[in-house]
Amino acid sequence: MAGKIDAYIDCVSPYSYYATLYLRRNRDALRSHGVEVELHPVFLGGINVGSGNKPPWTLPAKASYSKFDSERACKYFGVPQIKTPDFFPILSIMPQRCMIYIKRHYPQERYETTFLSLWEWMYHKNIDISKPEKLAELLKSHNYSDQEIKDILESAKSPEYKEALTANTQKALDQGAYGAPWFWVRNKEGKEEPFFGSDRFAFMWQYLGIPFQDVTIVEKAKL
Ligand SMILES: N[C@@H](CCC(=O)N[C@@H](CS)C(=O)NCC(=O)O)C(=O)O
Repeated sequence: MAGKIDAYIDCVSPYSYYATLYLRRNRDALRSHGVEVELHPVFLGGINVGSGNKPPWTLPAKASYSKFDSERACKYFGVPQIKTPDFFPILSIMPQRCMIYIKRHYPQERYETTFLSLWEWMYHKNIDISKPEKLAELLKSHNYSDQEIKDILESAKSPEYKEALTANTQKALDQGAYGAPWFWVRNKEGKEEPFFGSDRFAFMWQYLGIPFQDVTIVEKAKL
C-alpha cells in the first residue's frame, strides 16, 4: 500500500484506546485510499523518561482539565464514560510485552481485539490487568488455551520480548515521541511525518489526502 499509519500505543493510555477504536472502525475506508494501519505496543513510561516528559495527570492543571477532555473524548468516540481505575496508573510493561508476543503469533484481528480488551477490562470493568492472574483471565475469555496463556505470560519475562518492547519504544522516541498515542504516517508521495494524539486525525487525513467524509465512523463501541 502506498500510505501507512504506524500507531504506537500503550494500554495505560486511554487516548491510545480511542485512537485504536477509531482507526479500526475506519480501516476499510483507509484501505480503499491505499492506507494501511499497524498497531505497535510501546511502553509509555519509557517514552516519558526518554523524552523528558511526565504523565499529564502529574501536573495539577492538566489533571483537572483532563476530566473535561476525557468526558468529551468518550462521547465523541462512542465509548461509555471511563472511570479512572482505583489502581491507576498501572505498570504496563508486562501486558505490552504480551501484546507483542500475540501480534507475532496470532492473526491481526485476534491481536487487536485482545489489545482492546486490556482497556475494556481496566477502564470499564476496573480490573488490574497488569496482574498476571488477571491478564490470564482476560486471555481465557478470548479462548486462548491454558498452554497458550502460559506461553504468552512467559514471553513477558523473556529477553526476546523485553528487547522487543524496548525497541518499539526506542523507535517511537527516535521519531520524536513524547506521549501516546504516537503516529508515524507515510503519505502517497512517500513523505513521512509524526502526529500526536487521538484528536489529530483531521490533520492526518489532510496529510494523507483523504476526504474527511470518508473517515468519520465514530459509532458506539461494542462492549
Ligand atoms: N490531546 C491528546 C492527549 C493525549 C494524551 O494526553 N496522552 C497522554 C497519555 S494518555 C500523554 O502521553 N500525554 C503526554 C503529553 O500530553 O505531554 C489526545 O486527545 O489524544
